[in-house]
Amino acid sequence: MGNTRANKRFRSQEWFDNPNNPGMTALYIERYLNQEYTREELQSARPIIGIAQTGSDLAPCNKIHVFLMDRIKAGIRDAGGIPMEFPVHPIQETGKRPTAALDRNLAYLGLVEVLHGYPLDGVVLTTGCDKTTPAMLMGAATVDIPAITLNGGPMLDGWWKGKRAGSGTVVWESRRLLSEGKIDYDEFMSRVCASAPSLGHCNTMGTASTMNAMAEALGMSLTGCSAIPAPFRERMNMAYLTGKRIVDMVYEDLKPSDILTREAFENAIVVNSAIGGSTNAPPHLQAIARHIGVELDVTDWQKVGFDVPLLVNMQPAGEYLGESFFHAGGVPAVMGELKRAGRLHENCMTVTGQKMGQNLIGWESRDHAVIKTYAEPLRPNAGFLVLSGNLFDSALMKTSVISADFRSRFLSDPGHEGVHEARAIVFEGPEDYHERINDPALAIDENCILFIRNVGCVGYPGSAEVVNMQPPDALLKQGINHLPTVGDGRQSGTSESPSILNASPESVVGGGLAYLQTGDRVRLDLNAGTLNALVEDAEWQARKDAWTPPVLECQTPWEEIYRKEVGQLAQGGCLELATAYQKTRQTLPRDNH
Ligand SMILES: CC(C)(O)[C@@H](O)C(=O)O
Repeated sequence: MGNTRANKRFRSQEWFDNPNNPGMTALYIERYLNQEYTREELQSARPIIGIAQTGSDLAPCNKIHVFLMDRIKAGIRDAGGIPMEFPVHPIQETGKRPTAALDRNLAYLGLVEVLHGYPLDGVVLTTGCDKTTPAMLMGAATVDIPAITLNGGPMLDGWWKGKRAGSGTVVWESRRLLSEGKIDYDEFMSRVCASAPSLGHCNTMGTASTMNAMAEALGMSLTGCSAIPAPFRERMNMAYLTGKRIVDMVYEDLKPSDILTREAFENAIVVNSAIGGSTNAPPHLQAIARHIGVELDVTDWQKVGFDVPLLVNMQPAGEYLGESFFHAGGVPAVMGELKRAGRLHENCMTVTGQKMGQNLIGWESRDHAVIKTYAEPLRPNAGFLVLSGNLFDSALMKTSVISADFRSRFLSDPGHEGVHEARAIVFEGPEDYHERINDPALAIDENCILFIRNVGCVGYPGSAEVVNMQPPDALLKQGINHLPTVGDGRQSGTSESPSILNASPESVVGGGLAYLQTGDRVRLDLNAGTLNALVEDAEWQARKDAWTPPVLECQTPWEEIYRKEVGQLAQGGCLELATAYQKTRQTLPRDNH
């Protein structure tokens, strides 16, 4: 990769310095002069760098970027570029109804239009909250101009009465205690609020930290970027360095398509297992892969990632939170351990301009309580199982979070380890679940599996994090904290629930879950990787024949557009038509007057 700055003509010059069309050049340039730019600099043949601002009052997980902006811009200026910040549609996982997942594809569309339609030569993608990272990477993949991610970093560690209180994880634990009557509402609220002590995204290995680790593992952020807590000075330094680096990337013409290869995605899958990452990573990585044009299949998560051990001792799979993870070396330390074990493709190009293997030289765990070695991990086989059967073509199970207690109760019948027959309890959505979970008529006992449907991409819409359903209060009081749960939605990356989720195709488009009834026997065989309703074929077919798709009410125009265009979680939950737009890469839009 050369680093010459000579004889470069950038795409922004087609706007600001096009001798073939002085009328348009003048029109484009004049209105940018009424703010911080001069005609001289806009016509100086220097790269113009967009900064996609995902932070706002509505997007608190990314709000830190409002304060990092000066450092990003300083880095761009010092490297000889010209920064232009622009807003991104807010995507706040904990704020947006009905789901932030619905808005991932909307923010993606908006980003594509900005990157394609404005005079930008490269872009800094600010990320943080769950969906912001895939939305930004999907957009950059479609347009394929030089791009680099900068996340805002996790919050500082939360503490409650001398114990770590991790984002999300403390909610699931405390709601159990509330249901059991062990704490009151005020204590419940105080415990949960204690988990958010500063600016930043989730301090657990939830979906936010997972997706930023994925960006780093893919080679799309500078080495060591993702784990730096939001308020640390290293975060400001990283913002500056990221701003500097994108300018060189533009001169080098180092694009997402040079970085996001099949091998890079395999590295990300391996890292996801080692960090105990979120079950939201598969649909997001699938979506990024499809937008860049790389073949990836949901079954690759098991093939490539299942036998990778859990190295990171961080909630929800472990004990610690983001500050300890950072001090132990963060993602490059994990990748350093994986590299030494021969589990990484070292030759993948990255935004540093170096191969991944070079980036990782000298990196290893600095604290073995938090990041284990490959030889002595927290547990073996930490990847996802990919199940199939008559209820769905594919669904995922995250095994790294399953407690010893749950394993012994459900998954270890002597001689039949991993096989479990149970009675199905079916809920039509979260409202139905909340209304009926404590209904004695359901007679839910420890030999039940809880199902939830109508909560996938088309059904919800957007696919909701509702599969991690809590057992009824009566079972909790007996000390049964978990039942297996199954659904066509997702679950929080911060949950330690033994769920089978992301079931595809979803019930509202005719997936097998649609035909299940409360009281059916189901058989879960983790060795064979199957979950089946034990219903006679003729009866199953009769239910299929009698089924009609539910009428789905849309509350906004975007919901209607989304429902028409979206695919299934196993395929990334993408706007299907958008995955074919590699064809417009490197093309210029027409003039607007
Ligand atoms: C904690 C949340 C909101 O559920 C999400 O951020 C995740 O980790 O999946």
